[in-house]
Amino acid sequence: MSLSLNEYTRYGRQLIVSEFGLDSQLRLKSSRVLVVGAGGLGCPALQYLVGAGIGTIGIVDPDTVDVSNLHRQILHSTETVGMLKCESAKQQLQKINPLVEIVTYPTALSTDNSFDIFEQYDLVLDCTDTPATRYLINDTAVLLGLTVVSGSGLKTEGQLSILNFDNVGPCYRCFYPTPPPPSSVTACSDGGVLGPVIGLVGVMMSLEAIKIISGYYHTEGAEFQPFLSMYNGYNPLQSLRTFKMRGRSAKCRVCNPATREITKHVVQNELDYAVWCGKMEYNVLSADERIPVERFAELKEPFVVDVRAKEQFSIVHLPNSVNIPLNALRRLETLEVPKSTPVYVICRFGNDSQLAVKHLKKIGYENTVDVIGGLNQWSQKIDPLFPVY
Ligand SMILES: Nc1ncnc2c1ncn2[C@@H]1O[C@H](COP(=O)(O)OP(=O)(O)OP(=O)(O)O)[C@@H](O)[C@H]1O
Repeated sequence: MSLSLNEYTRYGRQLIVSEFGLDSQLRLKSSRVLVVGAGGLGCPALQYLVGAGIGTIGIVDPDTVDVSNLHRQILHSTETVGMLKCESAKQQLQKINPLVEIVTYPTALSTDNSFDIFEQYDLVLDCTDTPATRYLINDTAVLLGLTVVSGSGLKTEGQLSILNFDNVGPCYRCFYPTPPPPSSVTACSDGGVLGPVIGLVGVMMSLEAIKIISGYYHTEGAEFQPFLSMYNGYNPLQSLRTFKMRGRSAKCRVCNPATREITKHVVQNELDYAVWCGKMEYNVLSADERIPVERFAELKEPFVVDVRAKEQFSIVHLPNSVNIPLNALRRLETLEVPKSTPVYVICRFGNDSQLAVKHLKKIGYENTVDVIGGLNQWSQKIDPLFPVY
């Protein structure tokens, strides 16, 4: 394989970097990289991978662009709101570098398709945001011998690591053999995230991908060591701390052949990752413990407990509502009103409010109901000017 004159010009500034050079560029050109998730991590990672001249890039994402994505998902734009993210990303990426072949998969990665898709690539970037997908990506990649560059971010912090490096490094299950409790997992849509923070992690992921593909970790003095980098952008010193991690777990259920229980057959036929990672216990109330938003709107001065985070409450809330975030509420033995008071619990989508009702009933507030669909329904059916956070 060689480079065309156009490619020499296009990649000239990186070709002359002594640590990189022509050989690395040719390796990028002949490589196939899969990016799962074209969101906050995937967009910046894709932008730099395409700019750098990866031969073929696959993008998996079933989602469409939402206006609330645009502060961080930099390949999408106001004009592409509503479009499939992988198509919106492809459109922008081809403008950056038409020499890269881009293959899109507008579908959720699942146990039905993960092997068929992964088999066509040399390296995977995990740019998704749920534990269930992280385990699926890990298991599929390990069983196919693929390295995974893994990133995550929330609020002002981000993390980066490389999993199953060269099929000998530790995998996600070596570090996290069991998933975290669902109640401890916060999504960007709940906890928020600063665009540049997640963007930085995505950019770092693209650099790691370039280092892996170009063979950097096989050069003398640069032998791969498992690591976890933790970035915190919101402190005076912009800290990036990198910890060396231990190697493969002797008990790993997927990457250690001696203790392997998870095979391709198990992934495809026996595992339900969403169930294993624990769906939240929603839909836990009976019909008489819930109230439709239209009936709630007719009440005169109800006592309303809003269980969203205080940051969300401080942006916008219903008049007369008091804020007790769900985690704080779950520690309470009583409210500052008599136990006979009718209590109406509201949240953003009507999920956390159900868990709050369960707790309030347990501590003696029998007349407690949740507002079905929460503030989202309030905005859709009662007050269209009410923004939902
Ligand atoms: N199983 C999956 N297969 C493919 N893509 C996935 C899968 N799970 C998540 N994703 C994608 O990963 C991306 C993660 O992006 P990001 O964390 O920035 O959040 P988001 O889902 O776009 O937005 P928000 O959390 O604000 O609603 C999303 O585009 C999402 O659709």
